[in-house]
Amino acid sequence: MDLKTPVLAESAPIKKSRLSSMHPSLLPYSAPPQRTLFSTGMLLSIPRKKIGALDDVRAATWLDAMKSSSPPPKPFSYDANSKYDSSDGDAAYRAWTLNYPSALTAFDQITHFAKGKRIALFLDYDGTLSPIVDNPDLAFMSDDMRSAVKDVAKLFPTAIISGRSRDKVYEFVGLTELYYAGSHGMDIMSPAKGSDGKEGALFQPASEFLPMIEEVYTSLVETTKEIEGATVEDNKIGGLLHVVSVM
Ligand SMILES: O=P(O)(O)OC[C@H]1O[C@H](O[C@H]2O[C@H](CO)[C@@H](O)[C@H](O)[C@H]2O)[C@H](O)[C@@H](O)[C@@H]1O
Repeated sequence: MDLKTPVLAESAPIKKSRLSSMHPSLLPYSAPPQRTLFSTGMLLSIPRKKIGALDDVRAATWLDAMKSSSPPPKPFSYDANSKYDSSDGDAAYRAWTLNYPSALTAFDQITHFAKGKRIALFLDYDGTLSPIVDNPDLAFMSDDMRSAVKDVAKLFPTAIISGRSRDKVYEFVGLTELYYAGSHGMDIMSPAKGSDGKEGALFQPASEFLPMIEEVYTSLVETTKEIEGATVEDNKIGGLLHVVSVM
């Protein structure tokens, strides 16, 4: 695959009832029995080096940092008669918001902390810049929102981070002056340089895994064809991560 080709995302829905019969290589990660991340057979063996790379990620406090800066899962009860008590989740969420207040309720506090600091703005796309809609292909942002993002990007470096493919987010937003991080940060592009709109610099930390991803993806497409109602869009890294995490 050409590294200039965007690394693509989107999830492929898979019926849970079908999961038990899926190839082990497509099931959620668990400690590898031997020296492989995925089991042998249909797909491929991953040498110890790759497992080491994942261990490095865990050991390097990235995951802890990401977890601590993300809101705690908030339990929801959909059943009015349920005995489930969500107060623990509410308390955890309230405690978390003390460290990570909403800009809407703590604007003065945030401007105070921001004094003398360089500021960058990181935005989500779905549900933040666009409304949540049933069809992900129709999650358009409004012209007003586009104009607001354009204005703020004149003041601060501004990035959009998404689980979607970088291409898809760019297609929706269309502003060349932003950073775009698609596929959960695996495919990052800096703002286009110059007035010709030439593509900005790319940072694709997973590029060394592309041959392996390509191979797994091909198998994924084949497997998904057998699953009722499932579709695989033109995606690679994000699609793979989504399917693994959905299961
Ligand atoms: O990483 P994010 O930018 O937060 O992306 C999360 C997912 O966003 C999209 O799905 C969500 O928005 C859709 C359109 O409104 C909605 O139909 C879906 O229910 C939401 O989950 C996108 O389609 C996913 O690939 C992203 O993972």
